[in-house]
Amino acid sequence: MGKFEIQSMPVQNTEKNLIYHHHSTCKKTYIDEDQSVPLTNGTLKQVQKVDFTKTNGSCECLEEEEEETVENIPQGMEILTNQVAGHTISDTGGIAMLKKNGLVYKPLLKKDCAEREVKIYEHLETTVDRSLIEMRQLVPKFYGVETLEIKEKAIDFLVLEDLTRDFKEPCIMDIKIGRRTWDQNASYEKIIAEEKKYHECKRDLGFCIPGFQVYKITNNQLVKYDKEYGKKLDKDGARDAIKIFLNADSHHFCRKLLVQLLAALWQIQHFARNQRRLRLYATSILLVYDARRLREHVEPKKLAKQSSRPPLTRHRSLYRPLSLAQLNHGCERIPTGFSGQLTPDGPILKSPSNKLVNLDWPKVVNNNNTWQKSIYALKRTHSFQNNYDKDVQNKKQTYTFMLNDLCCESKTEVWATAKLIDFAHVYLSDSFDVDRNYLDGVDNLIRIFEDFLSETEE
Ligand SMILES: Nc1ncnc2c1ncn2[C@@H]1O[C@H](COP(=O)(O)OP(=O)(O)OP(=O)(O)O)[C@@H](O)[C@H]1O
Ligand SMILES: O=P(O)(O)O[C@@H]1[C@H](O)[C@H](O)[C@@H](OP(=O)(O)O)[C@H](OP(=O)(O)O)[C@H]1O
Repeated sequence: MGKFEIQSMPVQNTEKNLIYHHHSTCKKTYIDEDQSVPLTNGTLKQVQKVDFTKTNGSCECLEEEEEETVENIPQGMEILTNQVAGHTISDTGGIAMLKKNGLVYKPLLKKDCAEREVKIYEHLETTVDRSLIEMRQLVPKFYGVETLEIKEKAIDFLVLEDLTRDFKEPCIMDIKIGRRTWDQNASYEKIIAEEKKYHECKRDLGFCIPGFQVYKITNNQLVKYDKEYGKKLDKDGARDAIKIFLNADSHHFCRKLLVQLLAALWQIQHFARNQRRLRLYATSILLVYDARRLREHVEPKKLAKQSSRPPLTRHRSLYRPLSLAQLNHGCERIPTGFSGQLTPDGPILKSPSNKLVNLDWPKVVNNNNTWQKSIYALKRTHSFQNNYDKDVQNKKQTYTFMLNDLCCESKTEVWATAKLIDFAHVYLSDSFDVDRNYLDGVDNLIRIFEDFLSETEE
């Protein structure tokens, strides 16, 4: 199913060399840009051309040209081509996730799932429970349910804020949380089916990765990894997949990126440790960041040296229940409140009176010091003499991006975050216990990110 899954994914690719990865063949599927067709009008032209030389001939099941139509997409709407996981058009008989004006539209096709999910979003709006009020900040903004006419049928859609709406090159990873991904009303068949999927990853980490996409900063390629890829991952594989997602397979970890994602994940962890009202089965954390912004922070100069210091070792999460107000406070460029220093006792948060801390690694130049700046520029000119063309090329690219950003309405300072999505199997609980199934997965995910962050320590 994995390889066909790829074939049937909606593809609207404006990038060169879109690549799909799937693990049923354990090979890359390279798709020629010319073969993908714009799909905003609702017509899906399935990708058919595969370069078998690059896949070692392993994609034996890929089909010849085939067309599938997603009919009657309402005026002004587009298929959500950035969907990385979840039900696909082939699962739903042609009804896709859609987007319009910074909003995403998720079709509510299964009655029970739909009722539960809508109920959660509605409940969050009116709740007086402290931890659920906290949860409200951790989910996409909810814009109600809208009925659209698709294939002459009235279909209800959940309308949510598009978490990637401001991103030029959206990198998105769907992480499904929990060892147990079936709810108390699941049939025997459903339990068996769920238990078989993503088995090792769920068993060892308490989460799994049903899909992700990444814009590689090395070559601007969009690479997609589907659920069949995710199903083959064990705990080391999952860690490597996250590295790939962070563009850290080809570059050193970007501290700014990690800090932003961790700031959001720590808030989720705080919520998961405190909430007693919900049983969160099969929900996802959606990690998102803009590769365009990542590029600004991984300049070649800064990649030249890696810390020789061994990473900090520890056995539990570095998170301490510090006040979220503190975590959110501050006037630094990335408003996470993180000071930039990680110690075995936890992340150090800065007090509002502290000076601005540049989270870049290594710290090359103090921007306020003109003299130092000139020295830096001189050194740069000298040391980059042999790389002059590359340097100019990089500068050009930077300026193009800057221009793009200037033309964009608002350049938000936070270009990476994590949010909770997919509440189709969430129930209100009477037991008032911590949801260990959920918290364990969150803790393990955070531990991986904290390990990555400690690798960036000097
Ligand atoms: N608010 C959002 N902003 C941007 N993308 C989103 C948003 N919500 C969902 N998506 C995209 O759609 C995908 C599927 O979403 P979701 O998990 O809610 O669907 P689903 O069909 O219920 O999934 P599943 O089959 O796992 O139950 C996500 O992986 C993500 O790529
Ligand atoms: O990762 P996969 O292989 O896509 O597995 C699917 C995933 O677990 C979905 O969350 C689930 O939808 P629900 O949330 O609706 O249960 C779907 O069940 P389904 O096959 O019953 O639709 C599964 O097939």
